[in-house]
Amino acid sequence: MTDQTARAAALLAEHRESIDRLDAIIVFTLAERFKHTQAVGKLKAAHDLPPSDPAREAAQIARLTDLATEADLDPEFAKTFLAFIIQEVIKHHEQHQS
Ligand SMILES: O=C(O)C(=O)C[C@]1(C(=O)O)C=C[C@@H](O)C=C1
Repeated sequence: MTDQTARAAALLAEHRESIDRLDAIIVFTLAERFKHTQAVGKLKAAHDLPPSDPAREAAQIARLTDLATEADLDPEFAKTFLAFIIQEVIKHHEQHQS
């Protein structure tokens, strides 16, 4: 192994360590978010509120688009990611209501 490939391997390992830590943050953050949305789902079911709230979602998308742009993250990706999460939340809300 040349010095250059050894240096590249060390850099790759460092990046992967950071990626693993960030993936853990994502998992814990999502788990925390779902704890709150489960509580929201129970509240909505108890008070006969609809599972989805399009006005709230529009506000979230607008906010996330600004945040993503500021963070140098593709806003379309941020929107798709939020939509994916909310779709799952709405499924949970519907289960609370059935
Ligand atoms: O805020 C709510 O009313 C929720 O039910 C939570 C949530 C979300 O996951 O952020 C999910 C569904 C709604 O359409 C809007 C937002």
